[in-house]
Amino acid sequence: MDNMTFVLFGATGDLAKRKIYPALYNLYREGRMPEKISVVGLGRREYTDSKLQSVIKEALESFSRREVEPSGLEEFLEKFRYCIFDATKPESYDKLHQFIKDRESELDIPDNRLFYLSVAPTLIKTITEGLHESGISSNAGWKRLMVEKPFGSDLVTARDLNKKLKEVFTEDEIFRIDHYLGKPMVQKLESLVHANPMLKALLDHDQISNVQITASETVGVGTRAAYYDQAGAIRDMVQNHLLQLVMMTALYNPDKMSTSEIEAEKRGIMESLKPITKENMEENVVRGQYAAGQIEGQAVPAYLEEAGVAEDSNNDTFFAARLEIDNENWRGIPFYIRTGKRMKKKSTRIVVEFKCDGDEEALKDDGIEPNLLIIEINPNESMTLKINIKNQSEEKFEPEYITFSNVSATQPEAYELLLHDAMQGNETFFAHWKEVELSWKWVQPLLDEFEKDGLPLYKYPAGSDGPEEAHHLLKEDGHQWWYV
Ligand SMILES: NC(=O)C1=CN([C@@H]2O[C@H](COP(=O)(O)OP(=O)(O)OC[C@H]3O[C@@H](n4cnc5c(N)ncnc54)[C@H](OP(=O)(O)O)[C@@H]3O)[C@@H](O)[C@H]2O)C=CC1
Ligand SMILES: O=C1O[C@H](COP(=O)(O)O)[C@@H](O)[C@H](O)[C@H]1O
Repeated sequence: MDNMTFVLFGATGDLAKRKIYPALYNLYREGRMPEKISVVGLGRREYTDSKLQSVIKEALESFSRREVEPSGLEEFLEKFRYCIFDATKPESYDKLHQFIKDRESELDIPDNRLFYLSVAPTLIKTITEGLHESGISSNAGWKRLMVEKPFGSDLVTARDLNKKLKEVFTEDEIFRIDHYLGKPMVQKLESLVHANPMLKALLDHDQISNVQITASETVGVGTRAAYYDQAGAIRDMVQNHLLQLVMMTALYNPDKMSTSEIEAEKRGIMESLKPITKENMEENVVRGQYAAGQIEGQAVPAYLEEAGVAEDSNNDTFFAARLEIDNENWRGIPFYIRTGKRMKKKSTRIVVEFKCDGDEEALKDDGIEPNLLIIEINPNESMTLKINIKNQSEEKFEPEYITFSNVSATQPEAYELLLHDAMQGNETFFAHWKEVELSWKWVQPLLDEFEKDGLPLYKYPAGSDGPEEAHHLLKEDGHQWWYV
């Protein structure tokens, strides 16, 4: 891997402490970092190098999946320097430029520069302009930009932001993070069929009844009401993570694909996704907001009682929808998606339900249930096949589960995989502009209707599976959400 400078905007922030420092540490421990790397942390706070290093050490102790070992820790921390920086002040960029160049000379490394913008979305354009105008991004070596979500807040703002970034960086220099694409199980989806030809037979589309994608959380809005009360589940989870999971699931191709082939396939899937219009929205979409309830035996407040949430907020904390991909592989097979906060269980999973063979009532009498392929992404990683086996008395069938589980403390986290990929310039598991744009395009009519309160907002008790209406969505088609 090339030696480089890693410039971290937002080095004093929450994401840096919880995800970025632990990810860098684990990469270091595994020998997956460049031999020489200068990490320059930025923020307005008046930290010194040693203050930043002690903040990083505390962050590792709190958040690293690996225990922090004294051996090597000093060497790791020594890579970090701190530069006081205010993104809104032009003079900050000249100072930063000199700072980066001095460290490059000191370490004798080429001017390859990776800029990670872990700051509020409102600062992204300003920083990109500043990098350009100061010449920081006019280096002779390579340059790359990593940007956090949210990427815009609707189709117009996303296009506008992208236009700005493209004035300074080319598409293959922009790494838009969607941390669901960094989840190890999601990364394995693309190669699963290629490596396991038996799945090719199993995933014969003629045999698939429907696909269900769930990302349920037990947490509430927490301390992020200022952002979340504007964003809602639709912008926070659906436009990015859920639609990326739809693309990755529908990426049916038994051959090994290159990054550009994956990108083209994913784009094709988004282009084939039937639009939800004002006219068919109510029959295909369920929007919800949590009421007070219980999570793991503890009483929790309603969304409207959470700190920072407007008392009359009509924001969605739950979203479910029926989707149709109108292409050769998936036509006629519904994809149901749902996500919600304060639900019964933390689980991100894909369930493929297979068609049953025979008369429905007779199958039911025999105890035969649909076969399922369950891909659990989070918090555990596993693949389960649900099959029917005759019980001891040989009279009735009972469901049995064959599970391949991959629970391991050494399993890398999403941010480790994504940082490693960006350091190597591999953009396979980043959100490409066309996908992002098409996702916003699909979501935009929903945003417009939500804005006008054009769709009912159903309440659901915290600790439940979401509003009843989300069950009706499947019942109408003769299906049900699977919980195994
Ligand atoms: N936290 C999370 O779990 C997640 C966060 N994200 C995204 O990551 C980004 C960062 O989030 P998070 O770390 O939580 O935010 P925080 O508010 O915790 O941190 C913001 C950072 O930006 C810096 N900053 C603010 N204003 C300026 C400025 N004018 N000039 C220079 N630096 C500035 C702050 O440093 P200082 O105060 O020292 O100036 C701080 O380091 C956001 O885009 C967020 O949406 C995405 C997914 C999850
Ligand atoms: O991006 C986000 O994701 C988290 C859920 O991520 P997970 O890895 O725990 O499944 C969500 O809580 C947050 O609201 C959202 O911004």
